[in-house]
Amino acid sequence: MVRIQKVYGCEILDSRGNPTVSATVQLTDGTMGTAAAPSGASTGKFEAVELRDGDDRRYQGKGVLKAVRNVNEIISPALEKLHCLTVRDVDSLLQKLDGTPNKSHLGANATLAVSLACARAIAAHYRMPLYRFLGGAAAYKLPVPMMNILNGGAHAGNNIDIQEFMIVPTGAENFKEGLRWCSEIYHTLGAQLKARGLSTGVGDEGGFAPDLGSDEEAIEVVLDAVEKAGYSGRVHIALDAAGSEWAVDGGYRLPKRGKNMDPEDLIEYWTNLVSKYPIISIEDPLGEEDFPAWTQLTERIGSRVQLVGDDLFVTNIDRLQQGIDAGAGNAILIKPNQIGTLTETLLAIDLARRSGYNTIISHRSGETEDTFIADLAVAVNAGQIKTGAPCRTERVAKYNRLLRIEEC
Ligand SMILES: C=C(OP(=O)(O)O)C(=O)O
Ligand SMILES: [Mg+2]
Repeated sequence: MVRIQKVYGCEILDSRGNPTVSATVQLTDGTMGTAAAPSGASTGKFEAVELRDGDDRRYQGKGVLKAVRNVNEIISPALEKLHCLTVRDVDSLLQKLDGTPNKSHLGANATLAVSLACARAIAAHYRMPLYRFLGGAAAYKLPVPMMNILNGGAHAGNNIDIQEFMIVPTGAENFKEGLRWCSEIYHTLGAQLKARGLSTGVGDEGGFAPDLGSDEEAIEVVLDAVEKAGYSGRVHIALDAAGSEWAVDGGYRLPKRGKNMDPEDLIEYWTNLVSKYPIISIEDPLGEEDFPAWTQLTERIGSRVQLVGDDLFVTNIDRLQQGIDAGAGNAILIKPNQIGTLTETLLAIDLARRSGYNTIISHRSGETEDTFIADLAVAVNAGQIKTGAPCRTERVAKYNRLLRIEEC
């Protein structure tokens, strides 16, 4: 029976020019699979630990040599002894080897790269496309893109507090058409900003990052581009507030505007915003520890709008269960590196499904050319994917993978 021959780890660069972990798994029949860990900027407090060297001067302490060493010296010898070849067994061994609740021993960057590389190698061994191997006969649905075209918050150096202004082609016939609409709107927005003498520089995920009069003006600028491109009524708006970044001492402070708000003000703010604009989804409208306010907001607008827990749930079934019990939110953002293995990621998706929560597969603001999440979105029929603007290759790679899956 085929087994794991060796796992090789190495340090590569992500889209911000920071190092990250890449792993290659080789099977005894020579089949190989490679994957890389992405990295966040507005990271949740409850995410699994991304192991960084810290005490080393290389890359200002952001190196991942310790995590790579963990792949080569701890994970590889242990996996070589594994007698079965399923992702579940590999991931359960990774969890056991790590032995902590948050992957702080081996690093979630090390475990995730190995876990995803294993899945790729096994899929290749069975000569199956990754999405088909992961999802089996049930995998059929291409996700609707939630395309981030205007950036603020921690992802941009402008004066906007909301992190992501996304367009969602709800009226498109298929993935290819929706992606085309989004790309046309993105270019229309760029031309409009240029015509107004505003910056067309981009943020970490490729969305434009101009200074504007207010966050509401940012929504209007995006809606204007939707209209000029000819897609009004067929494209809606989604926001990622990344509200945990605003949380201070039981309240909120919008850092760029220097504005203080308490949870009630913020609930009122979102309620008004969704009445005024065609917003269908808000991610992290409130902080990662503010379950009571999340519950209140969900009671207020949860029947009209998708309320997505990113930092709130961190792809973690215990955090998600806490949210389900509290009636907080109605959707979960799925980022595999928040939890550190593919199996735990699939468990979070499964729990969300069984609890009536929507699922959105997501990239990180620091990405690589790895397209694993595109296959994952189709494999689990997630319905939605968040993978940035169509102008940075690490994001385009995911869109192109989805186009190819849809075509073939
Ligand atoms: C993709 C996101 O950003 P980051 O990777 O910086 O957490 C997000 O907050 O949804
Ligand atoms: Mg987010």
